[in-house]
Amino acid sequence: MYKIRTYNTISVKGLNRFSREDYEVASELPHPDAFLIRSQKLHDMEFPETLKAIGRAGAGVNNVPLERCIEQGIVVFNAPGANANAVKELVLAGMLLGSRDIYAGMKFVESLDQQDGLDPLLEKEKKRFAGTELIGKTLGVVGLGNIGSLVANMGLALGMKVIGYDPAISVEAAWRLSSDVEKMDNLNSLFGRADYISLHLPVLDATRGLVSDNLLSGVKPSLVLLNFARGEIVDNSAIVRALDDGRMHRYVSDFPANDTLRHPGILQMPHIGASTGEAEENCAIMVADQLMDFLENGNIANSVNFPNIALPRTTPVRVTITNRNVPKVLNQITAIIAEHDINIVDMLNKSRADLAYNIIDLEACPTDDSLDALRSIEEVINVRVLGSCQYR
Ligand SMILES: NC(=O)c1ccc[n+]([C@@H]2O[C@H](COP(=O)([O-])OP(=O)(O)OC[C@H]3O[C@@H](n4cnc5c(N)ncnc54)[C@H](O)[C@@H]3O)[C@@H](O)[C@H]2O)c1
Ligand SMILES: O=C(O)CC[C@@H](O)C(=O)O
Repeated sequence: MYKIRTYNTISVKGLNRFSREDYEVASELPHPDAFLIRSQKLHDMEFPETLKAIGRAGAGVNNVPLERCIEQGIVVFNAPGANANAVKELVLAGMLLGSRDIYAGMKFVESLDQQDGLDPLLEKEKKRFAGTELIGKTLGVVGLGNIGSLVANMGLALGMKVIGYDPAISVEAAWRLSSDVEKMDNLNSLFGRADYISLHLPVLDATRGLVSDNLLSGVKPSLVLLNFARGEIVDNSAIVRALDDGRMHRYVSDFPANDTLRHPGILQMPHIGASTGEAEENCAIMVADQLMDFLENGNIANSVNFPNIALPRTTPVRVTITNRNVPKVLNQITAIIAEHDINIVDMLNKSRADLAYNIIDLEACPTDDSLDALRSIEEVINVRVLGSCQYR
């Protein structure tokens, strides 16, 4: 029986992927094989020794200590693209909220009491809530991955001029992106040209505080900056200074913080970019399927720290081995298996940065001695036996 410990609210459709015969799934569960999480922060948590994988039902993995997971051989999965449409649609709402004074207008209407002269009052006051249109304006998109490419294409569909910046765009994302999106190789020029800027990059050491006084020094006074990526990417004090000095128009953010609350130029939402039934289902289903294929078959898809790898099952007995990616470990592994007279039917080895991962199908169950020998190789981080001999 595999044990999945859940954190946060995970869509039932995803949870139902785990069969009741083979999986125990609950929020309070000792000795879990895997965690299934959303925004739960794991940096300060000590991991149980049984933990083999973490499934993040979403895109951002800044809540997971990736380096520690690499050291401990824990595979971290996410759900690339599964919530991208939900975020794209909220960006559209953010762009409209940033350019028309919809929110203030609605608050004004809500403040009114029943009265005889309602119509003339509305007609008199409505000029306070006038705005501008999106068509013809320039949209800058920073980060052209799953979400950014959808936002950029949406901008074109709205009749906007779209400019984009992504120094590490993937081949798939480049294919998704319309050729009408102008590629910029300089973030300062993008910030100088855009009327709307939407951020869709991960928070990394290199992107923390990226939107700073420096970037905001040359922006248009009409700028609406949208942040549905992460709060840490933006220096809030620089935003407040730019708004207070009239150097930009609005900041629309999915990441409220104490220093942005109640500012008239800041429109904020409680991190609801991915909060649609569809996105929650897509993310939970994708990650549940990935976790099951890993736990049952050792295959890895959409990991952010391990190589992606899949080998069709050729025998009922499969061993997976994670090791540090240095020369000669594979030789030692195959030599030990041969010394114990076990035939290898098929195997696959892949590496990613400092890690290597092996899937080995055997003709017979490995003996305790052979497993001890494999585990004693200095660079081996973990060894799992899958299939009919899960005795260790
Ligand atoms: N508000 C929400 O609820 C919500 C939902 C989903 C994702 N997000 C956030 O949005 C981010 C992007 O999500 P995604 O699904 O598009 O991820 P993604 O991995 O598909 O795309 C991220 C893109 O950013 C690019 N990038 C990396 N560093 C960059 C830099 N310095 N400048 C410009 N581009 C850079 C990458 O090359 C990649 O193409 C996530 O990391 C997450 O933090 C928020
Ligand atoms: O799980 C959520 O609600 C937020 C997810 C979002 O921030 C992400 O990075 O995918």
